[in-house]
Amino acid sequence: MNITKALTIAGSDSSGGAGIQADLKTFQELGVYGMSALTAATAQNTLGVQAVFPLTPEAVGSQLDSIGADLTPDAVKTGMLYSAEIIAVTADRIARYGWSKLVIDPVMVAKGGAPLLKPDAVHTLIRDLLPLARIITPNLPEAEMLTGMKLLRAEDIREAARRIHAMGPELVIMKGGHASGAVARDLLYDGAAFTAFDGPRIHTVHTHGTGCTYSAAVTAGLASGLAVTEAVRVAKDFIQAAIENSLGIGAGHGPTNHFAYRLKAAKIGGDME
Ligand SMILES: Nc1ncnc2c1ncn2[C@@H]1O[C@H](COP(=O)(O)OP(=O)(O)O)[C@@H](O)[C@H]1O
Ligand SMILES: Cc1ncc(COP(=O)(O)OP(=O)(O)O)c(N)n1
Repeated sequence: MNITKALTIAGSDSSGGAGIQADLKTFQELGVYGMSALTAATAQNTLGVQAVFPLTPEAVGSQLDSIGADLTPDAVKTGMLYSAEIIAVTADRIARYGWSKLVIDPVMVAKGGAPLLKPDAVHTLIRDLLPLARIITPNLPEAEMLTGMKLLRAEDIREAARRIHAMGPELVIMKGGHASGAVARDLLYDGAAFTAFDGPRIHTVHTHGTGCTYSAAVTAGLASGLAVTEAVRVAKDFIQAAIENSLGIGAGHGPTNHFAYRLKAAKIGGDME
């Protein structure tokens, strides 16, 4: 049997909706064997982030060495990396082991406002990690941090995509969750053309972990050998189903529903009733 494997290098979310937990659930739902290297433990729930406990760079490097010595991931994603030192060791190992199908979710701030990346680490992220990326998936505030631009109009978003592309990633996906309007539009830029991926915007507070889940689904698609546009289409369908059928747990911003895509597919296939 040929097992497709994906690795996430990210923080733990104790509430299970974002971070490494969201990534592993998404990999599993899409039929991909999930592996993880932990960068930090967060004490977190649907009300916010109460504490962050970063691991040492040595602990992160050691986990990546264990995976590199034995298991070859078909694709890799990064999420919360927290510090310049963790970014540096992550970039070093990604280059050393030749993990070329790399999706970077440049996690900076949780939706509740808690910092998940130290401000002085943005420069290291741009210098060391972005040149290694196949795909980067910034949300609009992250794209503003990376470019120093204010993204007010559609043309600003396209210009930011061009500038982020010039930092090294082969492809940029500007996620539209933080915009307004009836359509949640994600814009893929390949250095020449833009492709829009649209879905109806759902009016809900239960969007905790949407970016992690979406980038994990893109990573699972790449690991499985899908073409980029097909991987992005699957990821958009996955996150749309996950938001539309959110679980409604917790008193604040609840998690999305990682089962929903599979259940929908099964229902379409006629197996559910
Ligand atoms: N309310 C919503 N309705 C539909 N899609 C959404 C909504 N919020 C986010 N998305 C989608 O979820 C994915 C993650 O986007 P976003 O929320 O911007 O990322 P992040 O969690 O990193 O801030 C994107 O595909 C985006 O279009
Ligand atoms: C441990 C951890 N990693 C990443 C995030 C951010 O998740 P994201 O999907 O970008 O969106 P929100 O959770 O902020 O809605 C996190 N919260 N925790």
